[in-house]
Amino acid sequence: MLSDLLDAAPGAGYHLLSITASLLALSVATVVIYRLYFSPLASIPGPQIAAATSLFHFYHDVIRDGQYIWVVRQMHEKYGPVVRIRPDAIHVNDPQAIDAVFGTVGSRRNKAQGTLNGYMAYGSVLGTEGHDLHRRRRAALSPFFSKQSVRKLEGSLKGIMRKVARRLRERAAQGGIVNMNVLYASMTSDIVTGYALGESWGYLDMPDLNERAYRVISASCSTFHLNTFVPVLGVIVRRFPRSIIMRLIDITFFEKMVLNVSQRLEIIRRSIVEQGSPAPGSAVDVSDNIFYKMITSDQLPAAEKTTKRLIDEARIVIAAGTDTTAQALKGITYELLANPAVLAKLKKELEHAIPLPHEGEDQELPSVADLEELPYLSAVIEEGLRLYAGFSYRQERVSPDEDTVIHTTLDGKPVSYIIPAGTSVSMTAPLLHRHEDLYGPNPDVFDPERYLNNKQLSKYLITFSRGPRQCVGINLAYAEMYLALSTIFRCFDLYDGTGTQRVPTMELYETSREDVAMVRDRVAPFVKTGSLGVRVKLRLPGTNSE
Ligand code: HEM
Repeated sequence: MLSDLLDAAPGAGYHLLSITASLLALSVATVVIYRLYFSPLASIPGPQIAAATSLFHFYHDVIRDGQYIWVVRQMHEKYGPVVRIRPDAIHVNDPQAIDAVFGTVGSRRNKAQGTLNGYMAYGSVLGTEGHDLHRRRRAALSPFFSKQSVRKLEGSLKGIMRKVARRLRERAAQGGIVNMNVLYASMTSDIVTGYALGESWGYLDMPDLNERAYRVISASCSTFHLNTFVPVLGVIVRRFPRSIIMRLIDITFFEKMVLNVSQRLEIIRRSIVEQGSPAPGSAVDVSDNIFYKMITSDQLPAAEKTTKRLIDEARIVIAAGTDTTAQALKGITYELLANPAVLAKLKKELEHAIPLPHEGEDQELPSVADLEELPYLSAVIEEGLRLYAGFSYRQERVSPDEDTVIHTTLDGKPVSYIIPAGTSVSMTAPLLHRHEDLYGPNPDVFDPERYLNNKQLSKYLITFSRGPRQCVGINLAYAEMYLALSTIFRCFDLYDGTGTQRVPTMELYETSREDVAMVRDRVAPFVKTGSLGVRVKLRLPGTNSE
């Protein structure tokens, strides 16, 4: 039909094309005009390009690889604490607005679809869009991470800490170098896999601490932004035959992760059917882990216990519980070794609180509750969580029923913004945590005294987010940090260059601030390309030679 028409009227093809192009241009212009002048968000300040099209965000996060965070920072400098960063999204950078954005007890908060596409784990509590389903899923998961549950884990956490100390001493005996990024990721991975699946992946036992897994996890973050815009790509890749995927990328780690998770879930299920008898292949008590308890829990309906959903849940618990805590620990380790006065003060406190082990004995750590009473260690951890928040992407929340009202100040005058229900409103930890109202003119300086001098400061941290979608693993993360830092820094002194110290020592090895300073956001903060991580050189007394 169309070809008949085109044959009958020479030049009609050109006309048709130009009509189509004009219609397209008209509809784009209509959408842009609506967004700029008639949208309910039209009165929120911000650059017109960001209000007109999401391509602006796409360009800075996908093409320029995780740079939108810095563009958003510039928008705040120019337009104030509340800015429109996309046609459909608002960003807030005012510590006084934390509760308004994230909600408090009883508030309802959904998540924005784009972010969920980035996670690619719609069955997990982290990847759940709607408030009500999220509440149900979270209610089944959160008891395992309560303070009480984490306290019960302390025995096995301390066991892992002893292993960390042993690994460091072994390397020290060889005058060796340790990549602390890798060490901490192995530690957190062993903890979370052991707890979630009843069988630790045992990275700390591997000679190289499974450094490759760490590199693959980091590399996997690079698809986050593209997924938020084009989720279908991730879905297609997931459906490729395994043989093709294996040829395309180094997927071994994820293979292992998903396979291991699904095999463990199968073992757990089988043991439940066999009413508690140990399933073949399970070396440990299969009932002593989160997923056994979730499958047998009456909190969740059968539809929520399918292997597919539980794989998503396990994948997120493991991923969220690994790199995040490791990021904070490696940042703190760098700062302590780069700031001898801070380390000296911390060591003084630790030496007072923790007796030295006798020759050949492992160090006996106090309980986490006792460590939490140490003011300087606590301040070091808070300051580390401020500067090295492991989740660097915007924390987007959507209030489904009520408008979000932000009371703030602009050019010294009070001003309020009413953001309609259903809009994505977000805050970003690396930006909020450097707000000069709270942290003064030098917010990048690591200074634990901030928290000693101002006890209120902790309430402005959003490292673990806030409100109903706050991190479920916060108590575990704190316990890991208290135990790891006291294990390592009670034992090791800063190397003073004399070769005469009578205790094990560590010093930064070919590591500078560039190895911890965030330059891009890929949902986790990334440092300059080519960085080899925070590396330390370890020595034992008597082996202090170069
Ligand atoms: C320093 C360490 C950690 C940091 C900085 C951190 C940060 C966060 C943040 C910011 C969120 C909200 C993400 C969003 O807005 O979409 C979150 C959620 C979550 N985190 Fe963590 N996390 C840490 C440790 C852990 C640990 C140890 C676990 C578990 C073993 C964990 C499990 C989760 C889960 C399951 C969620 C989803 C909660 C929900 O949606 O209800 N995290 N975390």
